[in-house]
Amino acid sequence: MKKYTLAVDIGASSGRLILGFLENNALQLEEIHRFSNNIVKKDQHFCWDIDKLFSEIKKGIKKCNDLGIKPASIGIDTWAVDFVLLDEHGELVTDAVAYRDDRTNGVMEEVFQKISKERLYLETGIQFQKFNTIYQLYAIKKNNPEVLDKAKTFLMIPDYFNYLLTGKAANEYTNASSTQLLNAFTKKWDKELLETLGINASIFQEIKLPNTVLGNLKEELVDEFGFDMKVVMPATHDTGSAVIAVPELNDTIYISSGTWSLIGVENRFPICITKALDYNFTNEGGIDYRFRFLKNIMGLWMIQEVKRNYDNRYSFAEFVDLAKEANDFQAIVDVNDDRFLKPDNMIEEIQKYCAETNQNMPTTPGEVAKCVYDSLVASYKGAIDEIEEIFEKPFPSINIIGGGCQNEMLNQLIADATKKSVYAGPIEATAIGNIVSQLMALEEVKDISEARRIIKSSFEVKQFDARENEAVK
Ligand SMILES: Nc1ncnc2c1ncn2[C@@H]1O[C@H](COP(=O)(O)OP(=O)(O)OP(=O)(O)O)[C@@H](O)[C@H]1O
Ligand SMILES: C[C@H](O)[C@H](O)[C@@H](O)C(=O)CO
Ligand SMILES: [Mg+2]
Repeated sequence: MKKYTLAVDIGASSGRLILGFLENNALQLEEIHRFSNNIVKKDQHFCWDIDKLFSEIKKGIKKCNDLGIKPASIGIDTWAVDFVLLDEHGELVTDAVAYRDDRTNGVMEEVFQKISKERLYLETGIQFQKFNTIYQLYAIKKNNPEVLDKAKTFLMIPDYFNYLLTGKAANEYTNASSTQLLNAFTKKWDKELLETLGINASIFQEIKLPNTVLGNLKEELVDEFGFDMKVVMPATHDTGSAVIAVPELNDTIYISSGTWSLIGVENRFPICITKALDYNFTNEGGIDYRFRFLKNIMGLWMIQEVKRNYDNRYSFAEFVDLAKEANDFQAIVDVNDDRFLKPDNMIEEIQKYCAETNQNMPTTPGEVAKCVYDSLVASYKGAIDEIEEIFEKPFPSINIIGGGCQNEMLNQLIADATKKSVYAGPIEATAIGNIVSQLMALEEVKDISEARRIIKSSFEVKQFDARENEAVK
């Protein structure tokens, strides 16, 4: 009898519900539901449409029942750092404000007046992104203290969906680590840090490890769906689940390629040394208390915005073809410049940057796309050089996972620039990591080693090697 698990993977640009089951010791996937996700303006802030997202989750669950499939479990993962606050009645006291909102502008620097950047990194090991949860909460404390006064429960986005499904409030470890409020060594909420910031530690919930069964569905949802299932907490930070699904991790660098490009390695301990701080690497929590030593690179968000600026006239695949036709165009932007985090018009922002740096101006869709891809490659190469400097050794290969691994031009450019073997796949790595976490929680798969063996034998990986005489950027 097939035991189905249902992964809900919601990224910053799209969400999907994917059934996973073992058959002949291979992992099979069946996509049940896919939907778009995007930021909406609400009360002068950029927010996620959290009600729409939960309705899409319910729609996908009902599709399973329509197919005669009753999954044994469900697991939800999403992007990091963002959260909601609930009052004493379990009602929302905040919108799900998005990390790209400008409410945290300048807040990181204010926090450094309370605790030094060095001390904060030594304790948490988390990269300095101005939108980290710590700065979002500090902004609320500063601008809307009454909201924090009413708050009784802090839930990150996947935690909130789990609460809606089960009525249980808990914070999952991998996503909690992205807040920059979790101590990298105790793996607990850093109460001393919270006290320093004047944030009430009691709103934070018990930290649950990934592969934990949180509970079953609330009765009214069993009636609504027509069946019950266990609600498992996988690595609820999407990149935490994605890294579980990297087919080969020995001496390989991964790039989780989607809205963001998360480039890094899996490590057994946090690296909080000055060089890691200076290069702004992070030590996000992983499965089995491993660490995701990585850094955020602006990612394919840039081409998503370019696509939107062209009124979605071109598909992602067409942008790749157009970029190939613009092969002679050369201009590089610093993709990690804050100006690209949420510009009004990405194309114009790229053009302004090129003008300011006396470079060729991209004017056609192909030239803009080529500039984005070349600029991402340059940033990847820089990050890889930094990783090899910190680890004092070369990494011979790169494994690209996520939707971006379908961009074969980008894969080839990365191989050319780094002179390393590039392995592309699996595309739905996040959902796969989510599924194997559920299978481990259900004791269908013994441990992460067995999970990775199954993943490696179940999914195709394409190899790209450097072409001779290609310029190393
Ligand atoms: N056929 C394709 N050819 C080239 N690139 C593609 C193709 N399909 C998707 N992509 C790239 O994959 C990206 C989306 O990746 P993915 O679906 O992993 O992101 P996500 O899960 O929605 O977001 P997040 O990174 O927040 O998880 C798109 O922005 C696009 O650039
Ligand atoms: C906002 C975060 O940096 C982002 O979610 C990143 O952690 C990620 O995982 C993107 O999928
Ligand atoms: Mg994703």
